[in-house]
Amino acid sequence: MYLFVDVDIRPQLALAAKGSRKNVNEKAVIEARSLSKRFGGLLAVDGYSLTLNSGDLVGLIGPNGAGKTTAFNLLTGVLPCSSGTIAINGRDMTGAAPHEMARKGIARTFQNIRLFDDLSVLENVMCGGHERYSASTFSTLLQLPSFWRAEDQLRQVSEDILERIGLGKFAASRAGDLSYGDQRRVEIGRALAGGPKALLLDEPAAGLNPSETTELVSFIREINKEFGIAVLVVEHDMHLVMGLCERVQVLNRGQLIAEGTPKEIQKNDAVIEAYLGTRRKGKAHA
Ligand SMILES: Nc1ncnc2c1ncn2[C@@H]1O[C@H](COP(=O)(O)OP(=O)(O)OP(=O)(O)O)[C@@H](O)[C@H]1O
Repeated sequence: MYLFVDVDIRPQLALAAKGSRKNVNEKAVIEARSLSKRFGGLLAVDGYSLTLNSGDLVGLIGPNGAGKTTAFNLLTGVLPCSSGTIAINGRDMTGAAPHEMARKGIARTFQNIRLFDDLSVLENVMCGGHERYSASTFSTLLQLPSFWRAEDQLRQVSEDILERIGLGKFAASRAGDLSYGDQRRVEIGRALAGGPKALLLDEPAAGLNPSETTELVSFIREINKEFGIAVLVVEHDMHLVMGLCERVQVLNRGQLIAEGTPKEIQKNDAVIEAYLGTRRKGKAHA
């Protein structure tokens, strides 16, 4: 009988126990254990685990098709896992939807920048904080004082974020008029407005030129240190990850083949083999 149960509904069943603190690491912002994802006959992610503590700066790399995006989507609730568990701050969130993960403090950015081009930079950042600074539906509909108080608070927080990320001068500018690099910062600023505990960045350097990429590296490092937010970066650009992250995970064919400091990863045989095939000469690159 059990054999006929679709593998993807088990996390939904596990939701019944959502909120339970049994057997979970309460220190970790994200504690993912043995996550797997099956697409038909393909095991795209096979037993992936991650412990992301407050203040961590972790990179997830791997060759094409290794399962990075799938793992990222499992962590953010975009895809349900076929097996495994995910806890956020000690609470079991296995099977939770993206908005529930966001409510628990998991913010993400997308490979393709998704800003509202015709809104101002400030309005875009404010969009990220509406869940956090919102009045009741009743107050909002009637535009009661509590609605305006929440709106003012959100505006102040968003202005403060823009100052702290060096974009204060663009607050009133149309978002679509900014350079690609600055738009990427606005996107991260918008994620910060939700007051996240962890920020998951999906290929943040995609589409950036080398100087924008260099600036982005310093920017992510500042966000991590200044806001004390745990950061996970999924990235094709291995040089970016090696220069930015304190800890690096490497996926290959869905499996975690290595985890360690950039130095350890660079000389790891399994990693070199995964990137270069059987040849072990030269430098690994994404
Ligand atoms: N929705 C899907 N349905 C079927 N197969 C999928 C689906 N999404 C991903 N895959 C497959 O799962 C495997 C892992 O894909 P994934 O996109 O996670 O890898 P990746 O490491 O992010 O790759 P890349 O670096 O090329 O973006 C690939 O073989 C891919 O074809």
